[in-house]
Amino acid sequence: MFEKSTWIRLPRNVVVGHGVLDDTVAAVEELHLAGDPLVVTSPTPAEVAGDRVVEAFADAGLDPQVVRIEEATFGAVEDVIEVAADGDVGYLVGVGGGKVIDVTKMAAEDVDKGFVSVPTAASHDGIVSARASIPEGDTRHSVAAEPPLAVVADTEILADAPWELTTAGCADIISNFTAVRDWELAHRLKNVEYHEYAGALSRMTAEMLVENADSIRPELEESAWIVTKALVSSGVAMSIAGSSRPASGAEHLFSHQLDRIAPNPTYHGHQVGVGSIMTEYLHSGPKGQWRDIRDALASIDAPTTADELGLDSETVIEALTTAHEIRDRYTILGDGMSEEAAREAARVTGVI
Ligand SMILES: NC(=O)C1=CN([C@@H]2O[C@H](COP(=O)(O)OP(=O)(O)OC[C@H]3O[C@@H](n4cnc5c(N)ncnc54)[C@H](O)[C@@H]3O)[C@@H](O)[C@H]2O)C=CC1
Ligand SMILES: O=C(CO)COP(=O)(O)O
Ligand SMILES: [Zn+2]
Repeated sequence: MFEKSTWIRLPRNVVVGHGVLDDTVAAVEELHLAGDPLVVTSPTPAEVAGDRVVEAFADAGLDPQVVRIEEATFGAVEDVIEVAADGDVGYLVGVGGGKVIDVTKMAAEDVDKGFVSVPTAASHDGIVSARASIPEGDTRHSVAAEPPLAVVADTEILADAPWELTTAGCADIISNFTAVRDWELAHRLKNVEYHEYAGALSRMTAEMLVENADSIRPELEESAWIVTKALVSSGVAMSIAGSSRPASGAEHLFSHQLDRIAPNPTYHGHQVGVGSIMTEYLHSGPKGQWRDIRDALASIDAPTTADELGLDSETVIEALTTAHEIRDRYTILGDGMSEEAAREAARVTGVI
């Protein structure tokens, strides 16, 4: 008897465009949610968008509450849950970067209330996904979280954000090439469940972004539009898969490890991009497609070397040789790289 079942949880309203922040209240009203909003934000995103969103809810006759967070930690999630559990709070609105959005969707899942995603940077593909990524001690959890009921992505605000945030979003998408390779490998070697549609969508999203690289330029609002569409598409791939597998492989483990050990970790997207150059080398060898990944990253101004990430060689080697320990996710790193092999991979690809 056929007994499989699956839930694919996707947003109902995805609103992308110039000035759409002003449509936030309308996008929420259309969902017929009861109660008042809880707006979760952080200092800079509050200035560029959060305060305006709070004001718009108040003008609409609602009584919005606000929680400001600084980091994506379980402590921050608890702080949001405490306020979100209030009976008057009907739904949560995350206004900010990837960390704010992850904390908000995790808190929303916990209190079983709706979540609305208002990104202020096109820097990561968690805008739409039903996953949250939270570090804890030596590990990093990729947990199921409340997917957004609505996404409001104002390209005017996204284009105005520092250019590095947009190139980080591009690199997060380019890393899908190696994430899908790792997923296929884990399927072949460990019988990990693989979803053809999610894998194909994730890869196609990266291909289309690379094809459009010429149109991704600073201060060009169209760039924010192209990148946001790719981030939405990649998030949908994660929702179809019910896991972050389509968008997170060994290159992400490398970045998560850098977040733990590097003296000054930098943007998530930039770190996974450099990781992707090296893990592509591990997949396809010195004559393989790692140059294509490097060139794609370079074409949109994303870092391709340890230097450009502000890292020394030894931190790169340590992250590469210990990345497999961060979570139970089978990738090309297998049960770990030797120091010599890590040095060779980083050297041949020009990362160090
Ligand atoms: N849940 C998921 O599926 C995914 C989660 N992530 C997570 O997202 C996080 C990375 O997201 P990021 O946005 O790179 O980090 P982030 O949330 O730390 O934001 C980076 C910086 O940009 C600032 N910022 C945001 N909007 C701005 C604006 N308009 N103007 C000026 N500054 C602005 C923030 O205040 C912050 O200082 C990581 O924790 C990563 O693990 C990343 C991809 C997918
Ligand atoms: O960053 C992600 C996809 O781009 C997902 O994060 P995890 O690696 O924590 O699942
Ligand atoms: Zn990512």
